[in-house]
Amino acid sequence: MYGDTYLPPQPGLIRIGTRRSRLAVAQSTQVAEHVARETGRDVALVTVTTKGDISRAPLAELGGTGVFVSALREALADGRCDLAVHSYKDLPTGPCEGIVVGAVPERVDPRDALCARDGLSLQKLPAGSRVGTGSPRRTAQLLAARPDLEVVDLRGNVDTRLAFVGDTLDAVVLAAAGLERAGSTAHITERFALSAMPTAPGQGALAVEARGADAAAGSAITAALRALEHPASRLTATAERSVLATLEAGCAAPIGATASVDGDTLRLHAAVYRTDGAEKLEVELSAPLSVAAYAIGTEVADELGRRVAEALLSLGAAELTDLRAARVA
Ligand SMILES: NCc1[nH]cc(CCC(=O)O)c1CC(=O)O
Repeated sequence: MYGDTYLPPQPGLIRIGTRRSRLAVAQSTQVAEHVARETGRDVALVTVTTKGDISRAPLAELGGTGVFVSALREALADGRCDLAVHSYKDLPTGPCEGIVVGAVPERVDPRDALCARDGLSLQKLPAGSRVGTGSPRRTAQLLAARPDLEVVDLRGNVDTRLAFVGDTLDAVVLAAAGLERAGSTAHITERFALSAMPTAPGQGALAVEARGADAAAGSAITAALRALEHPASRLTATAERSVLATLEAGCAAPIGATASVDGDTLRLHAAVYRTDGAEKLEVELSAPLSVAAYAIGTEVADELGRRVAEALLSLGAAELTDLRAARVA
């Protein structure tokens, strides 16, 4: 599809599928280097073009949730690659037949970052400043903190968005993780505290997908997945995503969720916003992590996410905002 290169399977070679954006290639390269170092295998990147990368049509028209994901999953299912690297926050919450999240590598900074002209912070931006974001959650959080700002709708990859700063916009808000992976942290003028601005479920984490059969077998793929797996990162991302799944939320619903592992406690804070930032609902709950639960799986994290989501619903989350909003940000 779209002229992607085909690399046939070879014994001992692990082929890692990635989108072609600078950010995607940067994060997949880091995964590939980790796998090569830990397993001693040859590793190659296979780039896959997704509809979301080549079309200028509104993403909702392309199929909304998952436009960046489905082409990579097809490559994995068809045997054109052996692992596929996704930004976890871009992955739809539903299961995918025959494919599993085989590893969640160590998560990087989940915070949102302000990239403003002249080194300005959010509080120091002059009244009426124009701030770019395509995310309803970020819009609500910005307006809650600074109702005098003008939030301007913005799409495109990290470099495209940064290029607007100084000229047409006073600032943009981006994931610190993306800027870190792309080597662009010099643009960051402030990182927002997670307690005030919980971010997209899974932000800063990667999901490494594999064919279910490979993940189960004692193969080179299993060894690679084991080397990549970071249990605390899987737990926090799982708890956050369980909120989304329980709310049956679209990928652009104005919802923030932030989990952390604090000793043997898993904490989860989630907030649902009215898009104008004037109202929000928040819930924070925690669950004990027994050593056994930590080792065997993510049931505790799933359950904590469900409890937080149910608490949000009972407070009126579905009435406050459009939980089904599916425009990708
Ligand atoms: N919305 C698109 C998207 N998907 C993943 C990242 C990078 C951050 C991450 O890996 O979580 C970004 C850019 C952004 O939100 O600024």
